[in-house]
Amino acid sequence: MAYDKELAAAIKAASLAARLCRKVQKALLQSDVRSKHGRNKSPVTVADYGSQALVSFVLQQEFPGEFSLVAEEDSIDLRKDGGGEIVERITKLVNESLTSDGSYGVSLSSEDVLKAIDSGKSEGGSQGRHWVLDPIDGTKGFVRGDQYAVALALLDRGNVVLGVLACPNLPLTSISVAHPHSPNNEVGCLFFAEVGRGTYMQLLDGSSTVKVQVSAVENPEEASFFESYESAHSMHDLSSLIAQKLGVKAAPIRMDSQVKYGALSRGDGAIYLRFPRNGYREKIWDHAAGSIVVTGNTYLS
Ligand SMILES: Nc1ncnc2c1ncn2[C@@H]1O[C@H](COP(=O)(O)O)[C@@H](OP(=O)(O)O)[C@H]1O
Ligand SMILES: [Mg+2]
Ligand SMILES: [Mg+2]
Ligand SMILES: [Mg+2]
Repeated sequence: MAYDKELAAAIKAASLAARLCRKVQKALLQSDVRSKHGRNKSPVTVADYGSQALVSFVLQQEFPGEFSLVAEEDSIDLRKDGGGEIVERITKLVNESLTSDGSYGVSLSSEDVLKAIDSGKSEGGSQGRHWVLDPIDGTKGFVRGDQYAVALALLDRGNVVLGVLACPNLPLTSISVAHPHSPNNEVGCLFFAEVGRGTYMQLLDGSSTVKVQVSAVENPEEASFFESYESAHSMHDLSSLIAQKLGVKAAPIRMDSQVKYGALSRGDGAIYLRFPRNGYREKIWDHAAGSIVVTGNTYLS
């Protein structure tokens, strides 16, 4: 189909990035967490930067010459005084990931890594093709040791045509309301969807691919719903009011990041409610990959 090469590259890039994130989350040090510049400070870690550098590098290797990437992070804070040590840590992480993969046979300098991060500055738009990346969606969840996703999508003439969601902490089997983090459940899933081809889930190592389906539940009384873990991102009181009016009986399942879209795509729940607070403007990287993962089966014959 039309985007096979792009899909394969996106899965490769997101899987590599997810491995880097896993490693960092395991060894998370408080000093790896920085506050972003600007008024609305949000956390950012070496893994957000490392993931963005890796995905950007892999995509540029696979598609030299025709590259546009709209991504969340930039190198402004890293280039400030005192950023050198953290850049070195990111560079080391990126090179370790590239070495473990073995495909490219290169070692990046710190400047290469900063440039790779900054190649995500495209404005996107409704013409041509643009990659859309959230290198770690749910950084607050990542720092807490909870859910997060590497979210990568491709826009073609303004439409999302493929999406990959790597979810390193999502259990392979359904998250139920009663056991959202069942300790015996193996974790680490990757969802992918290509327009016209449906949505699939596999393990992070690329094995055990299965087609997934959204929930068939139509009666709100039998439905459960997802919302942000963070009440600053979505008004919990409003969603519970709406859920109540819809007749939903189940308690909300609160999870960080686009992992919610992955869980929805395989029918773990039936509804996702999100009510950002006044004045917040949603970013395309927070929804592009997740949206096609959920709707991937919609137009199949
Ligand atoms: N005030 C706010 N309202 C809504 N979303 C917000 C927000 N502040 C941050 N976010 C976004 O919410 C994303 C996480 O989604 P969720 O709420 O589903 O866990 C964050 O992605 P990052 O973690 O990539 O920055 C961030 O972009
Ligand atoms: Mg962020
Ligand atoms: Mg995000
Ligand atoms: Mg992010």
